[in-house]
Amino acid sequence: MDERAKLLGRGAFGYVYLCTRSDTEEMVAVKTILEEDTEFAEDEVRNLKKLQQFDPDQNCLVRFNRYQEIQKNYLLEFEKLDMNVQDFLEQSSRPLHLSEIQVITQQMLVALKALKSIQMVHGDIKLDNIMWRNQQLEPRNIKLIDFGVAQDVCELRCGDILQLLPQRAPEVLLGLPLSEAVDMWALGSVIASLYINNELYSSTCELDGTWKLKTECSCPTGNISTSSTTTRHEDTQAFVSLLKQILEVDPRKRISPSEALLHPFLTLTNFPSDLTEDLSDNKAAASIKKPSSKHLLSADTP
Ligand SMILES: Nc1ncnc2c1ncn2[C@@H]1O[C@H](COP(=O)(O)OP(=O)(O)OP(=O)(O)O)[C@@H](O)[C@H]1O
Repeated sequence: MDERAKLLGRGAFGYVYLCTRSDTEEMVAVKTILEEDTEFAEDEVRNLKKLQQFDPDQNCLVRFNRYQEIQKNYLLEFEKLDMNVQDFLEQSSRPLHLSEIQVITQQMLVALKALKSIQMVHGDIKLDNIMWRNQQLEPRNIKLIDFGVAQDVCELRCGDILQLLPQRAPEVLLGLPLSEAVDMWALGSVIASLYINNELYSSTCELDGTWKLKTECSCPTGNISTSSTTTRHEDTQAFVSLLKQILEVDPRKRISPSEALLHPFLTLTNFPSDLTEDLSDNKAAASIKKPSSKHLLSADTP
């Protein structure tokens, strides 16, 4: 690989570089995983090979081309994507519209449906792992990346620790049996945070945070609001209705990706909230690094 290759991103396990294939001249993203993390690289390759049975574009999954092992260092080649949602929020300094959240939700449900069909758990659904292929030109084309900690459901054991704390499902926290439903919880946490533009909680107590997440999203009227004076439109109500079914504490009752794809929120074409939302007023709430509890709760939250 060219030593001057541009760095596209970095994570706990690897650096991702922009490279040009010598045979096709195609720009690709190459994730390098060094020797000390060989085990993770092997797991990721194993998972990515399983996913090659899917059409990556139809299933909202990053396209994995091939890999190379050089003295226990791994190079994994992917289609080049554009920007992850976390970086977009930081760079654009504006909250996402509900219509944009709808697209992300829909695309990620398609990806989770594919994973569920082969009993695979992603285990690390978060804003950094959701990427646009081309944010400007193809805002509706979104892909799930990073299968480094993905596992088959049958490999999961009670007490396994998966997911970062803000996205961690209650059954993980409680050491209960685990299933693909943990990814649905994580997606719920992600889209809720996009809506309120905050981490849902900043508690250091795991269960306290999960309790807050649940209560904030399950108040009887579904009154998550960005402002106490905001009129709640049908689109907001539909969003909250779906969110409540995703953030169902009991994983056996939690909505599945296929069921969620049929939810009315995903068929909406009009978004009055997008038009009436005063985004400039919301800018204060847009700082995703500075949670503000006033944007989490409505007055009638229990
Ligand atoms: N195909 C791609 N095209 C462009 N950029 C990418 C691509 N894949 C990953 N990236 C960038 O690199 C970052 C890290 O990638 P990835 O999540 O695969 O690494 P990781 O080491 O497994 O990360 P983590 O710390 O989340 O486990 C991503 O958040 C993204 O910004």
